[in-house]
Amino acid sequence: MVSDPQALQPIDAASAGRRAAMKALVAIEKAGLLSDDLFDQVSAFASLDQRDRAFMVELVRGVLRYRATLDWRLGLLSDRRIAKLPTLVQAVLRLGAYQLLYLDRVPDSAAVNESVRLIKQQSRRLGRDWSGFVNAVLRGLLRSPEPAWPDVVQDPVTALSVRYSCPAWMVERWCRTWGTERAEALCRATVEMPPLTLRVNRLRTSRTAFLAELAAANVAASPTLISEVGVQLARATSVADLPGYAAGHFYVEDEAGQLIPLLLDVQPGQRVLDACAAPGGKTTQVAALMENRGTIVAVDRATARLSLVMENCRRLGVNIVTPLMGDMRELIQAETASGAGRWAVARRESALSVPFDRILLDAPCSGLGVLRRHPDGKWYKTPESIAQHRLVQQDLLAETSRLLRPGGVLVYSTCSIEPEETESIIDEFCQFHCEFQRESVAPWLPPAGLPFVTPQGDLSTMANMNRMDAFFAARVRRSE
Ligand SMILES: C[S@@+](CC[C@H](N)C(=O)[O-])C[C@H]1O[C@@H](n2cnc3c(N)ncnc32)[C@H](O)[C@@H]1O
Repeated sequence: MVSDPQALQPIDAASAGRRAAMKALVAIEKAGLLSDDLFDQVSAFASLDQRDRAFMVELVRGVLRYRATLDWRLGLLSDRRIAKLPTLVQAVLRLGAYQLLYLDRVPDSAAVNESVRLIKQQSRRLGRDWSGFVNAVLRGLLRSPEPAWPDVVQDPVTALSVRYSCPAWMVERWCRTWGTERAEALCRATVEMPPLTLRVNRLRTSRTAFLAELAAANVAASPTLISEVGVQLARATSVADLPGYAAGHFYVEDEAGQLIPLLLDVQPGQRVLDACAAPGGKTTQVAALMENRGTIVAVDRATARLSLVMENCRRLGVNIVTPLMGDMRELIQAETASGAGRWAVARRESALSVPFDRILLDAPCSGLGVLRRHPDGKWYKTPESIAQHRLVQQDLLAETSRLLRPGGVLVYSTCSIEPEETESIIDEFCQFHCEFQRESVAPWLPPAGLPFVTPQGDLSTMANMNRMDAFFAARVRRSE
C-alpha cells in the first residue's frame, strides 16, 4: 500500500483533516444526514487549510460510501458489535479501516497510529480509554488476509449489502424489483466514483471549441458518447479553475441529466415552466435550446437554491428566466383561487396566469439513482421516504399539468428509478387524466440514447449505470 514517500508527506501530516473527519462523521450520525454546509462549518471551526479540508472530505465521503463493508470487515475482528460501540469509536475505526483498505497513498502505520492517537484524545469524553481496542482491531485488519465474501447465491441480500456497502432494505427491494443480477449492478454503482461530466453551454461556445480550450490548458477530456453537448474529464478537478468557467462555457451535469431537456422539444419564443428548477441545470439547458428567446418561469420552494438558478443564469448568459419562489402546489392553488373570483378579468397578470407550451417537472425524489454522488443517502434514506416522495410527486404532477395549454407537452423526470416514483406515477396520471397521452421519448433523443427507451416509451438510464446516473423521464401531451 505504500507508494511514493514524498507524496505521502502531506497526508501523514494531515492529522487535522482526520480529526475534522471524525467530528463530521459524528455530526452526520447525530443529524441523520450530511447537510450542504457541514464541510464548510467543520473546516472553519478547525481552521483547516485547503489540503486538510480536501483530505477530510475524501475521508468522510469514503467512509459513507463503504460503511457497511468497513463494518463487516471490522466486525470479523472485534468481539463487540460495531454498531453498538460509542459513535466516536465507530467513527475512528471506520476512518482507520477506510484508509487501510482503500487509500493507497496513506501509509498503513499512519492510518493505525493516527487513529489510536485520535481516540486516546477522546478518553475523557468517552469515560474510558479505547485506544487499546482500536489498536488491536486495526492491526488485526492489517494482518488478516482478505476474507471470502458472503455467497450471493445462498444469501443475495447479505452478500450484496456487504460487498457493495448498501443497506439491506435497499438490496432486498432491488432484488425483488429487478432480480439479483440487476440489483448487483445497481449496488455496484453506489461504490463507483462518478466521472466529472460537463455540459457545454451552446449559448457561449461549441463542444469542439470547448474541447480545444481544455486541450490548450492541458486538461484531458473527451466528448460524452450519448449526450451531444457533454464532455467528460479524465480526472476530477476544481471546476472553478477550469478554462471557460467564468465565461460560462459549461455547467457541471451528469450525462443522464443532459438528456432530459431534449425531451421537451422546446422552440425559441415559447413559454416554458420549470416547476422544480433549482439549482438550474435543466433551466439553463432549456434556455440554450430556446436560443435564449421566449420565457422560462423557474419555480422552486427553496429561496437559497432559487438564487443559485439566477447565479447560474448570469454566468451562462441566460436572460429569459423569471424566478418564482414558492411551493408549486400552493402557487397554483392561489392562482386558481384568484382567477375564479369575480374580479378575475381585472386582476394583475402573474407569472403563472398564461398557459405554458412546455412544462418540466423534475420532481423531488428519493434520489436512489444518484447514490454514487451522495453516499450519505445510503444511510439516511428509508423505504418510507420513497412512499412520502410518491405522494408529493402525484400532487405536483396533478397540479402543474393544469397549467399546460392544449397540445402542450409536459416532461416528468426523477433521479430515481424506483417504480413507485417513476412509471407507476405516469400510468396512474394518464389513467385518471384522459386528456393527457403518454408519448415516446425516442424521437427527441440522440441516436445513442435510443437503447435507454423503455417498452412504455419512457427514458430510463439504469441500464448504463457505469457511465451515467440512473434517471427516469416520461413525456405526456395534452389533447388539442
Ligand atoms: C431534483 S431537484 C431539481 C433539479 C433541477 N431541475 C436541476 O436540473 O438543476 C428538485 C427541486 O425541487 C424543489 N422542490 C421540492 N418540492 C417542491 C415544491 N413543492 N414546489 C417547488 N419546488 C419544490 C427542491 O427545492 C429542489 O430544488
